[in-house]
Amino acid sequence: MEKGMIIVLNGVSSSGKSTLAKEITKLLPDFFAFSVDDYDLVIEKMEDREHERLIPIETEYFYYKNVAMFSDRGVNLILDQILHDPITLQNFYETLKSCPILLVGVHCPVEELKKREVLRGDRRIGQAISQLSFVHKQEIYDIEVNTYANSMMECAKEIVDCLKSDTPLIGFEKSLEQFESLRSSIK
Ligand SMILES: Nc1ncnc2c1ncn2[C@@H]1O[C@H](COP(=O)(O)OP(=O)(O)OP(=O)(O)O)[C@@H](O)[C@H]1O
Repeated sequence: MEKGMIIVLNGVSSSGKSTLAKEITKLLPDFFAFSVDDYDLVIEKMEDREHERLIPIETEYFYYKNVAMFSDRGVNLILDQILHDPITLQNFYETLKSCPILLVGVHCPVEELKKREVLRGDRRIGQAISQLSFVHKQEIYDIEVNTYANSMMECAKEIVDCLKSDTPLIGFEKSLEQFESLRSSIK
């Protein structure tokens, strides 16, 4: 069976990933949006966070295993997530190594991130800016979009055009090589 394609939207909080994922499904109805935030709601229900009764394994570990399971059965996904620390990166690369991936960088200017954060009211103020110190620093993308300069539909079209073009998808492989060489230089 052919593996399902995975479109990975990587960007800081409020950059517009969830909104963009929904927009892409309008153009690609055989793709399903699978957000790490939604997956974390399942984990949250299992835990008792108030009393710190927690599953002692990071959520992303289980999330990427689930993603690989969908892809193995031919289901196409759009991931809305943040590659925000070395452990997440390790889980991401190790688990999805054998899946077809389109790696997308989702960008938004700092001033707009600040505005969106205030308007939505459900994120810590300053969260997006603090994530910028790590996010996008080590990835090599197949395509990058700007959700401020362009409308969501324009961004979605750019991504779909890239997916449908003959250009080989090398973002994940190149990013993985970079990640591994960084890791071996630290050891
Ligand atoms: N192009 C846009 N212009 C203005 N506001 C936008 C735009 N895209 C998204 N927003 C708003 O910004 C907020 C964050 O959008 P969204 O949830 O898509 O971001 P996200 O990157 O998935 O964030 P998080 O990682 O925190 O879940 C929402 O309130 C959304 O309505």
